[in-house]
Order: sequence, then C-alpha cells, then structure tokens
Amino acid sequence: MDFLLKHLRFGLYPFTSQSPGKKALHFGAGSIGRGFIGALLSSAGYEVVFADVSKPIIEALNKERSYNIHILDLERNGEIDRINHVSGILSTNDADVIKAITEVSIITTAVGPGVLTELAIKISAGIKARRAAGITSELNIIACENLPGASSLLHEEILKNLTSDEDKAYLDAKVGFPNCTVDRIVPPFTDGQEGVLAVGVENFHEWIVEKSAIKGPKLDIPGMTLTDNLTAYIERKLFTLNTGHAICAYLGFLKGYATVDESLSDRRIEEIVRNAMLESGAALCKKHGFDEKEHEKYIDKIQSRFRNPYIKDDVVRVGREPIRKLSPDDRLVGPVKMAEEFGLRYDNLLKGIAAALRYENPEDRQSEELNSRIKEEGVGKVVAEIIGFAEDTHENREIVSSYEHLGMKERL
Ligand SMILES: NC(=O)C1=CN([C@@H]2O[C@H](COP(=O)(O)OP(=O)(O)OC[C@H]3O[C@@H](n4cnc5c(N)ncnc54)[C@H](O)[C@@H]3O)[C@@H](O)[C@H]2O)C=CC1
Ligand SMILES: O=P(O)(O)OC[C@H]1O[C@](O)(CO)[C@@H](O)[C@@H]1O
Repeated sequence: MDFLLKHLRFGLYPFTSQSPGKKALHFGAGSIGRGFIGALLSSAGYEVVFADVSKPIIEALNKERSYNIHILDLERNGEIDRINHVSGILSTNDADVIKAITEVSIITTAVGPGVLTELAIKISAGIKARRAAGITSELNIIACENLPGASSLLHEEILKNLTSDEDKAYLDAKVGFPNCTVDRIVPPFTDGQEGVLAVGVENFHEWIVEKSAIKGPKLDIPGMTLTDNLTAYIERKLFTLNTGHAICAYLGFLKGYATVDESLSDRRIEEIVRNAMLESGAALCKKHGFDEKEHEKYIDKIQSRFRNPYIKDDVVRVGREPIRKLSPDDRLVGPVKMAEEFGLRYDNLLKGIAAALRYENPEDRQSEELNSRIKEEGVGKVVAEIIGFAEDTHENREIVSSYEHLGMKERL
C-alpha cells in the first residue's frame, strides 16, 4: 500500500515560482485556480496564463504579474507563498484564448463542473488552430473539478465540436485528457489590504492525476502525484472529505451555524459527521483494500482540517448546489450505495442526505428548486427522482423518516 504511505505525508512544502521555460493555460482564476493549480504550475517552472470571465481579476493579473497565497493553518500559519510569472486573458476573447491554446503544453480548469460544456467550444477552436498551424507537440488537458471523470467529460464535449475527421484524428493522437482528484480547502478570502488576487489556503494539498492518460513525455510537476489507480483516490477523497464536509455544512445550516468549524464544535454534529465518514470508510476499505487503521488516520486528519481555526469556511459554500450533491454518484448517495453493496451500515450517511433535503437557502438556485419540488411533489417522490431510491424501497423510507425527524424542534 505504498500509495497510502505517500498520502500520509500530506505534501507539505512552500510554493515558489521558478523561472518559466514552458507555458500553461488555466481556465478559472478563482480559489482553486490561484490558490492551488496555477500556483503549483508556476512553481514547476510554467509561465501561467489564467483565462477568466472576471475583468477585475484579469486586469489585476496583468498589472501585478504576481500574487500572494496566505497560508491559514496551524502548520505554517501566516506564511506567504509568492506566485510569479502569471498573466491573464478574458475567456470571452476568443482570439486570445485560441492564441494561448496554440502556445501551451498543458491546459487545466477549475471553473465548476457546469462550465465545462461552454469551455469545450473554446478549447475545440484552439485544437483546430493547433492542427492548422502544424503543431506536433502533445497537449494535456486536465479538468480539476469536484466531479469524477471531469477531463473525460470535457473530452467528449470537445469531440462534439470537431466535425472534420482530420481534427478528430489530431485530437486522438496529440491531446491527452487525464482525469484527476484535487484536494485543498480554499474558501473565498480577503485580508482587507491586498487586492482581488490574494488567496487564503490551508497548508494541505493533493493533486492526483491519471498517469496512463497523459500524452507525450511524463509530466514532471512537483506536487502532482501520478497514479494508475485513480478511482481509488477519487472515491477516497470524494466519499470522505466531501461527504463529511457536506454533512457538516447541511446539519450546521439547520442548527444556525455559519461556518464549518462552528458546526463541528457542536458535539452532536461532530458525532454524525465522524460516523458518516466511518461508514463510508468501512465500504472504501472493502472496495479498495485500504488498511483500516491507516484509513482512520486519514479521517482524523480530515476532521482536523475541518476544525482549522484559521479558515472560516461558510457552510453555504460547502453546501452549494444541493441537487448536484444529491445526485446518485456524488458524495452523499455514492457512499450509501457502496455500503449497501458490501452489506454495511449507513444510518449516519442517510441523516446527511436528509439534512441536504432540508437545506433552505434562498440565495442558492438549486436549494430553491429542491424546496419547491418537495413542497409540490412530496419528499418521497423527490428522493426517487433526484437520488434514485424508488418510493417503495427501504432507503427511501429511511430518508423520509429522517427528513421528518429533522423538521422537529428537538431534531438533533
Ligand atoms: N475551493 C476549493 O476548496 C476547491 C474547489 N474545487 C473545485 O474547483 C472548481 C472551482 O472551484 P473554486 O475555485 O472554489 O470556485 P471559484 O468560484 O472560486 O472560481 C471559479 C472561477 O471560474 C471563473 N469562471 C466561471 N465561468 C468561467 C468561464 N466560462 N471561463 C473562465 N472562467 C470562468 C469564475 O469567474 C471564477 O474566477 C470547482 O469544480 C470546485 O468543486 C476542488 C477542490 C477544492
Ligand atoms: O466545490 P463543490 O463540489 O461545490 O463542493 C465543495 C467542496 O469542495 C471543496 O471545495 C474541495 O473539495 C471542499 O472544500 C468542499 O467540501
């Protein structure tokens, strides 16, 4: 289990920009873009061009050509990683995007899963331009989103936008779409002094990329781990960190807490969150052969990351878009299905699902939709439609009963 040992080292080192010898294009100069992926590429010696829809961010990148990452953590708290050799283009400027695509050897994204279809149109135009310009070097495109198989999805969408056989053959031969998993908690940040570029992050970071899908020479990016076993890594992160985080956010919201660390200081919530991660963990250990003791340490580390007193992570950020989070293979329902497969318990995971169904945030479009559907159709029907547990099943009945219980005054 050498990959587990590697995990437990938790990749700690400062990011420092190297003089660039190569170029990367990163879509989405937001929290993860600036606070992790762009920074790591810069540290690996890439000149990083960020493409974003936000004019203030692009203008600031072109003016400053650098920015600060503030470490908000018990480890290295207050330290700053200075990221250099960066610039920006507006992703709405097709000519600039196409030009950048012809100049780079790697493209990454951190825009949110819902934006990938739109990006595919732009990237496919750049692929056509690369072929037309006779560029024979390989390009790797890695979608760094909280969505298993995000790069493969982007690949499919790009293919839909290529009509000629020559372009399709070029894509097949020259462009790699490695899937990946990305782990670093980066909430919105401002220190009140620096402008829009400053970003605040936890010290922990992990970027694990599917080795076999890389085209051309092996990517040598310190901080990026290549693996032949990506599914295990994706499920380990999504069904532990994201599962626990989401449940903490939804239960915390119900009890009136604003941030993840506040929610977790509630002993009842902490108990449910931990038990849910243990339930998911038992199934993960069975499925992927993880060592149970090592996996419990992984859960301990995640719990201490949730408790990080230097990071104020809003429950509404972590709980955003509940319909996506309640989909059958995502962080809440995925572990229940896995536990069922192995005949294991999942009571606390079901409580998390019920709490997500109770999430009422008028500023979140999906929460609004979820609530009006529950009002119109009833919770059992919505569970069947969104989650996939039919109304006459045991799981559906358990979720409905937990949902009703959470509506009572003494709910937790
Ligand atoms: N923040 C975090 O802790 C983590 C986030 N992720 C994933 O990273 C992705 C991005 O999340 P965040 O960085 O938190 O979001 P964010 O909202 O901070 O950043 C997203 C950026 O994408 C830009 N954007 C939106 N539409 C665009 C378009 N059409 N073209 C170019 N740029 C566009 C936005 O202007 C924004 O700057 C999500 O899939 C998220 O699940 C993954 C791991 C950790
Ligand atoms: O970005 P999403 O999928 O909405 O989910 C938010 C979650 O993703 C992260 O931002 C990164 O995994 C977590 O901090 C949080 O649990």
